[in-house]
Amino acid sequence: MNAQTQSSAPILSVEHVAVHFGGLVAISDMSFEVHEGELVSLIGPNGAGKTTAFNVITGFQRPTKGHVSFQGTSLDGLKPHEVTGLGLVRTFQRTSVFEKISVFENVLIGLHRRTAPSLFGTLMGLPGERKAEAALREEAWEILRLVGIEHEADELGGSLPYGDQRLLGVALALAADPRALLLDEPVSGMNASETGRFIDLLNRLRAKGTTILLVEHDMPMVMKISDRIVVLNYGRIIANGTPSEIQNDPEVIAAYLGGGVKNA
Ligand SMILES: Nc1ncnc2c1ncn2[C@@H]1O[C@H](COP(=O)(O)OP(=O)(O)OP(=O)(O)O)[C@@H](O)[C@H]1O
Repeated sequence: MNAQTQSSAPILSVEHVAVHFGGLVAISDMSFEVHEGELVSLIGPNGAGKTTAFNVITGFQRPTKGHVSFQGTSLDGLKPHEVTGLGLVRTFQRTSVFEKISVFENVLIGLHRRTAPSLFGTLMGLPGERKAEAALREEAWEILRLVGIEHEADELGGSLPYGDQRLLGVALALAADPRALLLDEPVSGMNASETGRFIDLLNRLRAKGTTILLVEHDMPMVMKISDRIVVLNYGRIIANGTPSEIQNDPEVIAAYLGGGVKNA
């Protein structure tokens, strides 16, 4: 992140968000910002409130208090698909690809959801629709190449190895044309080489200027790739800083039971 990015208006603002489940306070008073082009990681021990925070930001969970805005637009009361429509797109912990169709068709369906050419026009083979369809197919190839699974374009979604299914999940998110990507534990369950490929992908996305908010338990990865890290503990932000600031923060070290976030 450069100084210019830091001084720009935030693309995502979370202001004084609280979430109560009956008597349980999952998030107490959470405020943080993400700037354009930043990669920010949200970390914390199990049950700290990370997934709940993602759910609030993406419209899956109404906050008890507080507000979220994206590119200056309030997300209060918006449904998940409306949040996606504004360009704030998430992936899920569990893979959510279409298993019985090809990898290429998976991405094409994702693109069609965004800019569906009229079915009538497509069936009639109208020239404008044919052009639009050709452009979508080219875009699908671009996304597959970016994610690095173009060689598996003809495989069924459900037949891919686990790591590649998760990459396909990111391809589907990219098909929604995100201005910011929210990734929920993207490398959980991946082996070391799959995680390495995922880090390469994150670096390619950052090089394109994609803003990324990440929830992840893999601390070596978080420390390596994050511009900034927000640490939650018992629903409260206890630190917000660069990887080296976070690794040396006494409250963060204590929250991770003295082991330090480096090796958590
Ligand atoms: N729908 C719900 N109803 C009641 N309690 C919930 C609900 N969702 C989450 N919680 C509780 O809120 C707290 C925060 O949970 P959350 O899943 O957000 O934590 P997390 O940091 O994502 O944890 P993990 O790293 O284990 O995924 C936990 O105490 C959890 O049990």
